[in-house]
Amino acid sequence: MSLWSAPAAGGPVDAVVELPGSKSITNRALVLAALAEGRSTITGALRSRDTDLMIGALQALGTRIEPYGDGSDPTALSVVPGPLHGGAVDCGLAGTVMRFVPPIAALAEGNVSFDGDPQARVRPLGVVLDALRDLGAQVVGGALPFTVFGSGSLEGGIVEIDASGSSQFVSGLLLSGCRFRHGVSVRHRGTPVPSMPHIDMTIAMLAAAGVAVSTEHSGNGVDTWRVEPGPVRAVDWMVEPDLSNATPFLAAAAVTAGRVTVPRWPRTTTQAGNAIREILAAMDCRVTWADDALTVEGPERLRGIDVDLRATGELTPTVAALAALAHGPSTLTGIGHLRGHETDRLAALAAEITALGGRAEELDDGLAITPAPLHGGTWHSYADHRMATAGAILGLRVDGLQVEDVETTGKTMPDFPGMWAGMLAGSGAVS
Ligand SMILES: O=C(O)C1=C[C@@H](OP(=O)(O)O)[C@@H](O)[C@H](O)C1
Ligand SMILES: C=C(OP(=O)(O)O)C(=O)O
Repeated sequence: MSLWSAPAAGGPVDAVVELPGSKSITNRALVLAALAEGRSTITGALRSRDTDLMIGALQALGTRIEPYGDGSDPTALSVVPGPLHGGAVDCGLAGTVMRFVPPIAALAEGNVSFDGDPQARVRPLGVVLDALRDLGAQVVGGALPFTVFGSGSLEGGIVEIDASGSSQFVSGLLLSGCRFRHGVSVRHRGTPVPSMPHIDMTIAMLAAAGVAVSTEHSGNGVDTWRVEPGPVRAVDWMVEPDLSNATPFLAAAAVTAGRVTVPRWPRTTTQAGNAIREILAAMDCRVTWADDALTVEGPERLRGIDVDLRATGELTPTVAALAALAHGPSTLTGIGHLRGHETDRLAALAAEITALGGRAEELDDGLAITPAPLHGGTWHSYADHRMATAGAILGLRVDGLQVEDVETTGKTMPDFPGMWAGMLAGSGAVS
């Protein structure tokens, strides 16, 4: 396994960092384009492992996806839907592929087999497959690998699920729901659904494609989303920069009393990563938004934070790294579902911070982190892109930290080590 010497910041980081497109927006745009009435285009698409897996999955089912324009820009895509047929889908470790594509497979004519990375086989998926069975699909298996025996159409209707394990269970059913014969009503019963902004993103993108979703939140643990049957409009999608992937770079400013600017930060967005603004401000960073760019300036002493990350769990590895370098303890809660992410992120963060001499304790639904002097060592990534970027943040302040398998960042970023080096160039970094 490769080891990457995480560069230490010799002084305050001062940089402008351009981020590639959002994974969540790109993969929703691809799905909606594959289900649409005609050709869509996607501009600013993320090209990374997760999005290339989505492209591969949709191509395997009959969608034509190719470069748009003169072909020189891999982030400009043309998507032409075709009749959906059987095929083989590699999900890799992508939650969006394993949860969003099975409902499409149920609409295909033919058998669609799914598999993925070894770690993907233990990610929660049964809820989606059971829901599809309840809606009339024939599915064999309860986790990866499994097969959907598509018959060309799906009855749809009302389905009750427990989506407390992942918002993607809901998003996946809603994205394809209008193509089911009776549409779909997804009723969640259980503890609160995590990552609600991601469901808002699904609803907003469906609306942009002419598909209305009505919602009902009863307040007693029951939420219902309804999509009527009907067509998906073709759209020219413009993808925002990935705000969750921006967070390690903004954290670099926070932990070095530096300054990092991210251009093209949207004024309004459904991306969960937007929450980093409030989190960093609460940790005493100066956060300003001007001329479409977000700038974070780090304080001399970063303040610890007590924060509920249920809606924005994706940010946990970044926030945990910040907390380990702060002054004063932090508690991160509402994130029990992170045990089903790329790895068990609560266990992984607690183990790795502790191994460097820090104090991090797993809670039922989160982490308690008390800053302590950290020493160098190997930071294990567990095939988790956000574990690797959390290690890079710590490495800015901890000499001799080596991140194992930094290549895993390719899940959602094409060249994280290059971008990190670019940020540090001119900031006195030493590796
Ligand atoms: O729909 C999406 O694009 C995502 C939803 C969230 O999943 P969970 O609800 O499983 O946390 C998020 O963490 C993931 O990175 C992307
Ligand atoms: C949880 C994540 O990914 P996935 O889409 O694979 O669930 C993530 O990117 O933090």
